[in-house]
Amino acid sequence: MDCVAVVAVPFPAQGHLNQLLHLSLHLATAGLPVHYAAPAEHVRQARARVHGWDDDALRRVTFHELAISGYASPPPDPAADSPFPSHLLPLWEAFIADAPAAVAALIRGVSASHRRVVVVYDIINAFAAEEAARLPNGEGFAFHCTAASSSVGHMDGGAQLLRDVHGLDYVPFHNFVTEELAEFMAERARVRQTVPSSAGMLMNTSRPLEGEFIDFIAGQLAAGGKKVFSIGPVNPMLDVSKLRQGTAQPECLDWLDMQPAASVLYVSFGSMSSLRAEQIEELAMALHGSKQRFIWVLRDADRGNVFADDSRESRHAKFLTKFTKQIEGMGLLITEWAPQLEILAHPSTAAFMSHCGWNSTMESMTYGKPILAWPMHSDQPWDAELVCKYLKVGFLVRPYEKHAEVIPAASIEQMIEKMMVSDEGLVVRQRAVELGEAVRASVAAGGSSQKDIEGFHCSHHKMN
Ligand SMILES: O=c1ccn([C@@H]2O[C@H](COP(=O)(O)OP(=O)(O)O[C@H]3O[C@H](CO)[C@@H](O)[C@H](O)[C@H]3O)[C@@H](O)[C@H]2O)c(=O)[nH]1
Repeated sequence: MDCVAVVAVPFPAQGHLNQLLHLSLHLATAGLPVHYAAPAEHVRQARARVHGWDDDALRRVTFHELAISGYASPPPDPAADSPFPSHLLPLWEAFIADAPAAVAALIRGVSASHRRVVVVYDIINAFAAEEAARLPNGEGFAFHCTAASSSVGHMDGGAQLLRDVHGLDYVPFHNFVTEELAEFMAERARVRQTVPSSAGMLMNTSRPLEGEFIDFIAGQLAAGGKKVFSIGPVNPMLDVSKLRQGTAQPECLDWLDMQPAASVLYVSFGSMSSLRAEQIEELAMALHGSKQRFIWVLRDADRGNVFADDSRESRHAKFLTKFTKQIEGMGLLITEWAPQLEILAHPSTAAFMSHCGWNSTMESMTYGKPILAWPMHSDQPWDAELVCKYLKVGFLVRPYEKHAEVIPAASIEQMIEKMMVSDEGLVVRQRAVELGEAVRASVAAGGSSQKDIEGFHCSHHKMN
């Protein structure tokens, strides 16, 4: 009988699938048997889009396809009143209804052939903690996919720490999603059960970014006998000079190779946001007008099933042709999935205009790139606050409160210039470089995140 096995149960959305896949790959390459379980199309999506790992690492993880009912997978509506991607709810409803039985069967099987089973589940998936708690030889760890500080605000004394001690503008997450989503989280996903049912929490954050907030959460959870491990960034540490040696690389990386050091602005809004047509026009004018080099990833939010047949021409196709002609080598417009990790790790990249999803934020901090923050929904307004006001490695392009307005090209251009050419921008860029060094050191030998991942590992080996 094998000793300890890990079962990872992500939530089906790119920003969540991605983090638990990175963690699974770290644990599997360290020698643990790791199982990763998601609906079939989400297993395929996570594998197809992962960056920074080779096929050999992927072969070490055992993938399981969870059977869930069919669900509607409509395209997003960029003109909707709320910027929250409500078109994903049919998938999430189907997942939360059907995944519990499929996960229960999987972990019972793993439990029968191992001394212990550790279920690491997305913090939204309270059901996985409950299933793990039913095993005679298992336990569940909640995986916290967002900033530690994003959870501090709703803990006892947390809002005071953020507001009174640090002068940060803490507004609960519910203000930045739809009522429908808030109800889904509370009633069907039952996220309030997630920590009480767990043995503790793993957080994708790092002490140089959020040390005091990590301590705050650890203190609160210790009172209930729960352990906290802060193990981020889970994204791999890339050395672009050694990547893809001798192999073909995407065109945008060839282009980056030809640009001067720290001269390119990278622009992307993650996998769950869509810009209105008028906003796309203004952003294009700003990028063109700023005379700065740039890579802009122009995509709409994912559908529930990213492989669903979509025979309609992308609404960005015509724009791609027109704009590419206009910019004549000063920039690149990408409408496909872009190799974001490699772009951020590249020495030609200077800064990131981002919606501040937590993956993008951590990836940018990892590689010492400051952020022009343009939060769209969910935890992103908080991440923008953390980056701009607490860490002081970014400027706010537009506060969430203005989400219904089209931000004119002139205001965007002003912010681009502030970051790319002003003295104030230089200070922020330098601070981001230093923070990046500290973040990378936290996952190197002897670093705080490295010690926590070893602590997590050892706490289970001792149970044999
Ligand atoms: O062309 C692309 C577009 C995105 N990415 C990657 O996709 C991920 C996107 O994740 P994130 O930046 O967190 O944005 P979202 O996709 O919007 O993530 C959702 O999930 C996050 C984690 O819970 C939350 O913080 C966000 O608010 C929520 O919208 C990142 O790893 C990017 O590197 C690419 O590699 N290429």
